Amino acid sequence: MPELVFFSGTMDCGKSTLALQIEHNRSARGLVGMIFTRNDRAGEGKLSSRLGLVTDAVEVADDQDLYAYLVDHLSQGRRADYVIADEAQFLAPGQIDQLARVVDDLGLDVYAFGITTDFRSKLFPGSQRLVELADRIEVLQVEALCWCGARATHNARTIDGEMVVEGAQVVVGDVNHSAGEIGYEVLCRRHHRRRMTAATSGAAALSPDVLPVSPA
Ligand SMILES: Nc1ncnc2c1ncn2[C@@H]1O[C@H](COP(=O)(O)OP(=O)(O)O)[C@@H](O)[C@H]1O
Ligand SMILES: Cc1cn([C@H]2C[C@H](O)[C@@H](COP(=O)(O)O)O2)c(=O)[nH]c1=O
Repeated sequence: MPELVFFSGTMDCGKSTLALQIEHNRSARGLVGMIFTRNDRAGEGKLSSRLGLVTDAVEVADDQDLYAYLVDHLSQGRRADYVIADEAQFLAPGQIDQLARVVDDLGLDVYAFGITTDFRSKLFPGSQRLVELADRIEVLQVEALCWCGARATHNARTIDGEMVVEGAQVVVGDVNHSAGEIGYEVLCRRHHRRRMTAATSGAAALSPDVLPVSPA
């Protein structure tokens, strides 16, 4: 049975890398993927991983109908055996419904990759719809870590290392960024709630906020 799968996690946990691996393994067996993305850091029409891999992708526009796009593509005699949608948090809820229809009516697997919550720990509308509609939600195995050593579950937006809580929901950026730029840092819930980033905590080894890294 074809599926809509939502691979979710924090920023920097390997979602785009996994998307590229899925694409690589399927293309090695002669399958052809339709790859959608939106607002990738590498630029328009790109799906990129921090490991340095990048591939071309279809840049999704605001009001683009993804189901109609695939029907049109297939009706022209072109192939698509499965679909990858990276940065799926930036898709509109209606576009997630269209991806579900691709699974149900066209019989294609759809693999969507994205962060679930924004810098205020609120669901992105596209991610909310994925949670509502996905056949399966997969949390990535390689966990990103908070500065304290705990599993990172939240995305913080920072300016000069300080966590900010006001601003637009969508601001493209990275965990590696220059001074003065808007950046991001992944944190555990405890430190996201306390607005304690690596910089503001001083990442002090003896701080009571440093958790032991447990093997489990
Ligand atoms: N120099 C490196 N050596 C090994 N692994 C790295 C390196 N740089 C990044 N990574 C891995 O890549 C992951 C980020 O991958 P990426 O696919 O770009 O993440 P996401 O799409 O979830 O933001 C990091 O969590 C880390 O596991
Ligand atoms: C938390 C948060 C993130 N973003 C942006 C920042 C990046 O451009 C992407 C996430 O990309 P990644 O491949 O998962 O690292 O989302 C945003 O616009 N708003 C936010 O609140």
